[in-house]
Amino acid sequence: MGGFCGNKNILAPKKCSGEARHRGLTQNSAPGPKGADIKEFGDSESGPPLIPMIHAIEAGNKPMVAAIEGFALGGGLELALGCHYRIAHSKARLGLPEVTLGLLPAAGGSQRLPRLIGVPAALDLIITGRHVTAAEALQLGIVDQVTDHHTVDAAVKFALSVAGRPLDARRISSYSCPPVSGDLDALFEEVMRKVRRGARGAIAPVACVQAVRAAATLPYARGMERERELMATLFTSGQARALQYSFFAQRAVSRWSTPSGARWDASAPKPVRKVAVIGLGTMGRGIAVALAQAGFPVVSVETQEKQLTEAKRAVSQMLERGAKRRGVAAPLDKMSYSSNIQAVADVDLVIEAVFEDMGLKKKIFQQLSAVCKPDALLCTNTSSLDVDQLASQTRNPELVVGMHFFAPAHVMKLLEVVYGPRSSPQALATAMQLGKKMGKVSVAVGNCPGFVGNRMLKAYVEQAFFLLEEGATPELVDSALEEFGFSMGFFKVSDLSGLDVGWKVRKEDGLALPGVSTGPSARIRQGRRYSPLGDLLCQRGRFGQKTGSGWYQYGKPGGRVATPDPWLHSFLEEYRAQHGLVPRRIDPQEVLERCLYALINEGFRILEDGIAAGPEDIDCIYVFGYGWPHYRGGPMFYAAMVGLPKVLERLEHYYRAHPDVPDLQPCSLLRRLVASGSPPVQKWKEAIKKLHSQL
Ligand SMILES: CC/C=C\C=C\CC(=O)SCCNC(=O)CCNC(=O)[C@H](O)C(C)(C)COP(=O)(O)OP(=O)(O)OC[C@H]1O[C@@H](n2cnc3c(N)ncnc32)[C@H](O)[C@@H]1OP(=O)(O)O
Repeated sequence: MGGFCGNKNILAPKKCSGEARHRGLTQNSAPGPKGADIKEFGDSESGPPLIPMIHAIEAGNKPMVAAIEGFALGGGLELALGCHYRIAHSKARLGLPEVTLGLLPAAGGSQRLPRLIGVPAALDLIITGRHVTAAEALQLGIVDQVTDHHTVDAAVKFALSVAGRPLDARRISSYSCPPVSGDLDALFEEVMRKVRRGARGAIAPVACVQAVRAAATLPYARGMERERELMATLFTSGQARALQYSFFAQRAVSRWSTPSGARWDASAPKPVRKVAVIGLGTMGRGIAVALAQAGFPVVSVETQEKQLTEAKRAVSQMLERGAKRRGVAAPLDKMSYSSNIQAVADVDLVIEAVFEDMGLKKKIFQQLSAVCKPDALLCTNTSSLDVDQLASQTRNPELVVGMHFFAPAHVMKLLEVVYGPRSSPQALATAMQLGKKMGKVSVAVGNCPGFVGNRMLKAYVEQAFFLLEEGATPELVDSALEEFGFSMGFFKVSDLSGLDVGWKVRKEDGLALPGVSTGPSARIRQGRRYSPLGDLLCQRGRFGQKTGSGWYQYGKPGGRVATPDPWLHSFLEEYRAQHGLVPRRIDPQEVLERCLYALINEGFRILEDGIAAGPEDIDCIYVFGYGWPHYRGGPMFYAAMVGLPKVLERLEHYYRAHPDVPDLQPCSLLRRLVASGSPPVQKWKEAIKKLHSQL
């Protein structure tokens, strides 16, 4: 963004520099077009004061015209709002995304935008942080003109044309907010209720509403004071640090590397023009929709005619709904269907999404290897099965990778791209790029049971079961996790996805055994403590919401409202008595520490094994795939915030109390990081490399 005044003096766009800490609100550096340099938010160095500069621009006697090209985000837009006029190129994007970084627009943005475009529209932009196109900005009244030509030339021309006109009516800080239809207090109460519900503990959206309320109810100068006070609380909270870490973590994971030395910048992806999806169950449908929405022609293969007919209808509906939401045409023409696997002969990449059955998947990979072009990439959407075994069924195992989508696949942002020892760097690069084009946060992970996300989850789930055995209820465990920021606790999620899913896996793994026995060995499987509670519920037909009961009761099959179940409480009491378990009072802190530290400990093992390249990879997986609260950065960031010595100490404590639970035994990488002075999370990758080289 550049600014021009009527006498052609240029207000040069400044390179981002300087501090953006709270006290920097009156001492901020000038932001670049993408807003403030997020990396500098923690620095102590100070730069040119932004707020006084914006005030000086606005108070000036010469018309100041902002020429907006590319992005005008955050401080960039706030600067433009200080100008008397704004002209945007038609391809420009504008927004106040501070909330996504745990902040609010604190260089007057929360005070000027509502005065300019009205409270409801400003609330929408400030609370969501969404970017708008130049056309929408014009419609909202944020910009005065949109041009398809050279924006700077247009701004100069415009400035000359308005030179000499009075500017009082162009100074936004002197405006009152346009009146709202209806009661202002009622509007803010309603918005605040919605925001608190959706924010689930995030403080920035709430502060954004409070700041806009100040704009609507206070004179400008007092509104600015309120903006500054609110920003001070945000800046000193850990949430802003977590969200800013997450911003860079998302970008870091796209620069993938593998232990064998393959790297993103040395591996060119293959062109992908057409894709096939095999299997049109829930996952296959979502994947096909996400591909078509990303503009890829997709051939979907489903051998069961009835399923195929149903899937065609469902996929079309999903595409139409999505298109309506986004205001675009439904990409129905991208989809074709077949019941014959021969239909994939001309595609560049296949995503197999049939049932989690190794025998079936192996057969399909043999068929694909025979039918597809020799250089076609063959991907499996398995969530747990061994990608190498599938690769070994094909002519070109180097062209096989896992693409683990999360349900619903057209909605969830996460994609784990699983490489095996034989996957070529090019295959990995191609799947990573495809994921990016589908709008996913794609994370490259090594092949091991459960990959990264589900491998860590196992340790967390196990603790949740053990806590029930020791005296907790599903309600106690869930409320501790929900209080932490998860949208649903483990037991509610389990009821939603179906208890039978995990039961099937445990049966295949030889863990869930028929019949119940008592005595000390009843709860030991494969040499370690095991809780059969989930299996016992399944044996009674309690699969969760779909059967009307699971860890909670739902009134009827398909019911959605979880209520505590007295039957379950008596069942737990009987179970404990049968197994000689004396229930004790468990507090929410223990629930969090046991569930989360066990999961984090497994995260350290994953880093130690080189299955994930760095803590950022694990954190993105948990934030974008497993509902970890975004404002807590992810499990590894959280561990660093809690302090590695404390995590280690608590794990040691719980392992002493439960020596039959290996997941609670602190991992050697955690010990070594603590011994090396607990470096900040951004330095772990380096530290791990160094520790590995010392072995
Ligand atoms: C001095 C304080 C005064 C006022 C305070 C104002 C508050 C703010 O301004 S807060 C910042 C508001 N701005 C943003 O939130 C924008 C963040 N950036 C983005 O959303 C995107 O980068 C994008 C602008 C939409 C462009 O997206 P894309 O084209 O996909 O590029 P990226 O890969 O995201 O980015 C390229 C490269 O730039 C780095 N980067 C982008 N924005 C910033 C930023 N604001 N600060 C620091 N670095 C930024 C990004 O990390 C990438 O770098 P890599 O090294 O390649 O990772």
